[in-house]
Amino acid sequence: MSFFKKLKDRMLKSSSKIDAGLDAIIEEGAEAAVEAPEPAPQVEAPPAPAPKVEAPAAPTSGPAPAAKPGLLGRIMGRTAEPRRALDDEMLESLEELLIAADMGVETALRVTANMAEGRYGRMMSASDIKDLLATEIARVMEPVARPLPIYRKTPQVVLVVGVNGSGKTTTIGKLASQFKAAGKSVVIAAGDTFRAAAVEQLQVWGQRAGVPVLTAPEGSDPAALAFDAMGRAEAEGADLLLIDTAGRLQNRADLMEELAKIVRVIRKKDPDAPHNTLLVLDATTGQNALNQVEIFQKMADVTGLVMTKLDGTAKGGVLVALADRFGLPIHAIGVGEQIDDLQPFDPQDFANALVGVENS
Ligand SMILES: Nc1nc2c(ncn2[C@@H]2O[C@H](COP(=O)(O)OP(=O)(O)OP(=O)(O)O)[C@@H](O)[C@H]2O)c(=O)[nH]1
Repeated sequence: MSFFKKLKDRMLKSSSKIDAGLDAIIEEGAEAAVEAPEPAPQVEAPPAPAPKVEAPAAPTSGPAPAAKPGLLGRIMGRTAEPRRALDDEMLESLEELLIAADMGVETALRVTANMAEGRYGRMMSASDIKDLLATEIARVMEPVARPLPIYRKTPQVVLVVGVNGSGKTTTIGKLASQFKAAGKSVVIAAGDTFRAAAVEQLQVWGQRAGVPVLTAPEGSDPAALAFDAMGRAEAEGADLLLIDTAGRLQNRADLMEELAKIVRVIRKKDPDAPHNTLLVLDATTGQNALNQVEIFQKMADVTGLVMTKLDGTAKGGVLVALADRFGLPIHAIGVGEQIDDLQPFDPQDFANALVGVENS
């Protein structure tokens, strides 16, 4: 199965919400009879004038409802789709739909304003609007779609932060497996020393990937473990050291101190470390993900994001808000619990999956 297909299937809750919402917006406002589409400019201008189609014979059993394309209309494609003008009322409905899809007010306003630019008053079908929305979302996401950079200097230290349950452990496991499969040598440090379950889970991933997982006794100092892990990674000539950390936001001062201490000690071995600080966010938390970015940016020098659990949530729109508000690179997205369910972030695929548009 192609990744787009998988992404689209998995993001069904997000896409069906926006998809159905857009259909409803057009249907509510559509007035024109479908058999005689007006020659208004299209979103994408066709290369040549469309061939003229003979109007079908009028049905004898009364008029068809104006907003529903007839059978022939459906066979003939888009020209028979109901349309409505892109006016203030429609823009307002679009804003509401995007806000409901967790895009946030600011981003929803920006996206709809961009959609209207140069198109205000045009007649739009649901397909036109979906294509346009996907294009505008992809435009917002394009600058942030950047894979985790891999540096020549080794070991490259990647500190992984995020609240408990966001998917840090799983993401580290997936990254380790994928890097190992790509021929890189990897060491993992199980830095959440307070959560035995997290350590065990990392050990399982480590075994699966054939990657050593360094652990420390429960409750011991994560900074000491990180220091040892640095030593081990250097001694083994490892390419990457992935450090898991605790995510207890309940005691923010302690967590901040813990993270700062980890950074201090690994800098004794490499003043440039950590080379990346990945913040792992859970898509199902919706708008709360924005608060988490703010909080973790204060605690650590976040260099990039991984958004997990995009499968099975209707809150995928939050990723657009994140890109718009913070501009932090989105390195990967998680769409399931298996190794290959962590994928590079592709803005157009994501936008299409979010809106419910097929990839062309
Ligand atoms: N559906 C889905 N589940 C995921 C994804 N990523 C992680 N999970 C699940 O989310 C749960 C929490 O993931 P963890 O990796 O344990 O999260 P954590 O941030 O390490 O949390 P702690 O172990 O509590 O510190 C687990 O059941 C994972 O299997 C994803 O992309 N999709």
